Amino acid sequence: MTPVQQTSPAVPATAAGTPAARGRALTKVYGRGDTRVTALDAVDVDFRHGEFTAIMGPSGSGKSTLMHCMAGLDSLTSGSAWIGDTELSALDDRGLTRLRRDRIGFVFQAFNLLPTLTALENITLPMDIAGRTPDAAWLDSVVDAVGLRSRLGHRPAELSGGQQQRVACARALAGRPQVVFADEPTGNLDSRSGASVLSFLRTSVREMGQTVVMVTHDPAAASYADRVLFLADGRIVDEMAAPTAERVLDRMKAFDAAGRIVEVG
Ligand SMILES: Nc1ncnc2c1ncn2[C@@H]1O[C@H](COP(=O)(O)OP(=O)(O)OP(=O)(O)O)[C@@H](O)[C@H]1O
Repeated sequence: MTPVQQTSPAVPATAAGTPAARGRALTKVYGRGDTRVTALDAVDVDFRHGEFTAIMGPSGSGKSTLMHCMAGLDSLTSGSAWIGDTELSALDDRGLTRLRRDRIGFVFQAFNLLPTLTALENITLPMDIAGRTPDAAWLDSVVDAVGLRSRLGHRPAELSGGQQQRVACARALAGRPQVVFADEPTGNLDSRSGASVLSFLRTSVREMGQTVVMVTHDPAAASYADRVLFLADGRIVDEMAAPTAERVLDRMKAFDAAGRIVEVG
């Protein structure tokens, strides 16, 4: 992967001190009566600028719900979520659409590229829709960091899965969003392609000042992050700084098959 040239970080000067995103008493209840599920149970969370956070936990622990509520893709039952200093519940549908388009980058497990567009056209599509002109120097450093300079004219079908996901990552970063939310970005990739996508996400944080929040089931993927938050039963039950795959795996073993916390040792 080509080293990136130093570019001014994505953190706006006025935002120093304010987390890139934060949630307070985040609560999400699905269904009612017998089918009632508390997917998020009064979660408080901060995502600091220039930090790479992985969210882990057993199936059904609330990882996707947390990400969707923080990214304005799903509404909360109660509590508040902010992107920078914008509270999501204060926005109407149009405001939310604009916030997602202009201030958040998304990377999903299924790469979600448009098949008829080239890699470069896919990368700049959100900005084209928004009528924004890409910052040429920034776009250049994103394309170099993602290692796709020679593939920019190719359509998704002419790219490997790993290359397609790197296009999706470049698309997420091209507009210099305040936060990138990645939901299982390596779920469809072999380990080598996954490693190149994760290296890129880490580079975007370390060298480009981006803020990345990633849901993953994979301890090796989580080890690329600066910290790991562990969810169980809709609550954050633990946090690990400077994770290694081994320590994350050990921590995950402390959840029983039903996803609840068990004593280890
Ligand atoms: N639309 C929905 N309607 C009803 N219940 C839902 C809905 N979405 C999620 N849930 C429930 O909320 C809980 C949390 O789900 P969520 O998808 O956030 O978990 P997760 O940790 O992302 O799981 P996984 O690792 O399996 O993707 C689960 O019990 C799930 O069944």
